[in-house]
Amino acid sequence: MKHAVEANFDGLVGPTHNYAGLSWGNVASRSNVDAVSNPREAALQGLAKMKRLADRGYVQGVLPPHERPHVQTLRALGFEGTDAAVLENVLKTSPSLLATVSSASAMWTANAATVSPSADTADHRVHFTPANLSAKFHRSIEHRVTGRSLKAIFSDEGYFAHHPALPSVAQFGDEGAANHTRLCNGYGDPGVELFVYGQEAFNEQAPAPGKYPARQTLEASQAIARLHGLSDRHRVFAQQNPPAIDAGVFHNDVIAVGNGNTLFYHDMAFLDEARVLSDIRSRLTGAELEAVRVSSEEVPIEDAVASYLFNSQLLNTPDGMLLAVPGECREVASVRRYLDELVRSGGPITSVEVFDVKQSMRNGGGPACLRLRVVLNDDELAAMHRGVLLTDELYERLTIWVEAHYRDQLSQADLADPMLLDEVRKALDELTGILGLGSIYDFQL
Ligand SMILES: NCCC[C@H](NC(=O)CCC(=O)O)C(=O)O
Repeated sequence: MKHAVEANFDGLVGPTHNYAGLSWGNVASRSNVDAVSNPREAALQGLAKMKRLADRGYVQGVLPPHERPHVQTLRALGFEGTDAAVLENVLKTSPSLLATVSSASAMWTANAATVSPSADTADHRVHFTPANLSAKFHRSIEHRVTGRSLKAIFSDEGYFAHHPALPSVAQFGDEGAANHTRLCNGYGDPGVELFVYGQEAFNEQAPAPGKYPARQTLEASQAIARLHGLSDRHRVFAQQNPPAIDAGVFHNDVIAVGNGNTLFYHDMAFLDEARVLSDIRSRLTGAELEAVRVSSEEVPIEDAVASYLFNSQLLNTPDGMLLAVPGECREVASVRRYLDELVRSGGPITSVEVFDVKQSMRNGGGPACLRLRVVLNDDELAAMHRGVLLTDELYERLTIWVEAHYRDQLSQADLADPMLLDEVRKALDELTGILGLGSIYDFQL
């Protein structure tokens, strides 16, 4: 076994972070529609989370925000003229369309891609597939730039394999690592990758949610597992419980999180819980599965969704696991009670820490949504582009950069301001310099 670490790559919140209510099925996104956002605070909250974890010794990376508003998408939809004219016209024709091309949603990097560590894959390389995010138009325009960023960071083909996103249609809807978790003994040991899907695309008889969309299909999950070269002993497919989706659980990471040999989940997470657990148990080697199950009596599903209890990061510490939860967990009585008992229970989770990511939470993105996990062995860590790894110096530079370029309030009407687009491009051009990424944005190519 090679020594490996779990690196977390957080999405740096972009300068157009706003509340447009774009995600039907995501309760927070809908309930904060038209609220005035604070992009500067959002980015600083994200950086503070990264810094705290880096200070604790975790390998912490940064993924850059995307260019928004994305004028190129508007041009592909027939808007013409200067960039300012395009923005003016789209505002007149369809303010909703302007909102969709302005979202800073690339911050939720748990949706950026699915990543399979080299200990699991047939060719022993780390495999990446950017998620097509085809369920929502505003997110479906992310994968090309996400792919460029990942290739720029993990460029050595001897260690890293990159696949294009799956076909962008509902039947292959793929939401990336938000529906993927890995159970293992040590990070460098062969593991079991759990792919959770909301619906089968090619089987109309199969169970499906009735109210809200299922964003991930079985067919997409199977395709990713094939592309990544995961044999049967490294993969398990599980259907999300349709009533959970209808209660606002639009990704599995709103109702379950795994780390090492531990799966922390709500009793409503899976359609066939017993089979999921036995499929994992029969494949996991070197360790026994620790299933930490939260019952609906302890935490009703509505409270799990309101608090984002499960959208937490579950991290190894020298003595047990740390659950890094959003501040909202302290505001929901059942969850507060549950967490107090959890750390006293003698189970694998021995500490809880609270992180304030409220700006992101109002759009339905908690601590876990904001990060993409990449397990890397020592050789792979040495081979990647290290300019995106958070050091004290990079943290300082990024904080100064945010303070120089970000607005402290943004409303829907501000999105058409041509000055905003100029500000964004200037900021991002500087950022690719700070991170040493070369040209990744359309306006740089
Ligand atoms: N993993 C968390 C993703 C949250 C994201 N929210 C949004 O896109 C809301 C954007 C808005 O409503 O302005 C989503 O639903 O995909």
